[in-house]
Amino acid sequence: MRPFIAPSVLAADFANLQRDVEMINESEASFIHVDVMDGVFVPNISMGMPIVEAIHRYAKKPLDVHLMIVDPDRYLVRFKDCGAAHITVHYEACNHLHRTLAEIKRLECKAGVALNPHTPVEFLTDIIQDVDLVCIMSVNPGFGGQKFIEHSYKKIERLKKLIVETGSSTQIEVDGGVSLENAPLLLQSGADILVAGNFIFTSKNPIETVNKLKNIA
Ligand SMILES: O=C(CO)[C@H](O)[C@H](O)COP(=O)(O)O
Repeated sequence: MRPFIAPSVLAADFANLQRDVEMINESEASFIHVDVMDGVFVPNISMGMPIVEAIHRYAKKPLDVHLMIVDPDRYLVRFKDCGAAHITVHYEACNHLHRTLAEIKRLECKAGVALNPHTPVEFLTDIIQDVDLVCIMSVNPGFGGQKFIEHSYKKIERLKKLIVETGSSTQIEVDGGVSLENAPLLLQSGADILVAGNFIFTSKNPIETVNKLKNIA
């Protein structure tokens, strides 16, 4: 199966965001990945609702919104209203993950859970059937352009096993340091969705780079 590609606009040119969103529209990308950082959960501040809403205005692909924020429950409705199709919260940021996922689904969004590199996939054992997508962070969240953590392959394999064993339809997303070099092994390990920021936006021809990732198999 060909992977779903989700270019991360964190690496886009924010002064030319419309141009970069339209570039993604023209590519074979499936989603537009939007990283929201609050400066508390992660040591960086990226963008908030007005930018997400502006991206949505030009996007022809569903928005895959990754909330790197504490207490995400406070903002789920707001991000839905800004155009999110997927809302991913961090396992480490939720006190009542089951309730948070139910609320995301009530809003008719796909419900995602992201795991920091130190969080074992086994922590999702009792909730995996309620999760539409698990985002394996293959870098420490907060910044684009970091080095891929090699241990991520093993985590993806263990997560895939958990999904198969429980008969869940959960998709596996990988986020951080993804490139044409590690994509084949990521797919072989069980990944369904590849998020890539710098690898796409710093390439000479971003549309071609998205399409190469898409057709890697
Ligand atoms: O979630 C993120 C950072 O927290 C970014 O989506 C991720 O790092 C992608 O950027 P790059 O491909 O440049 O590593």
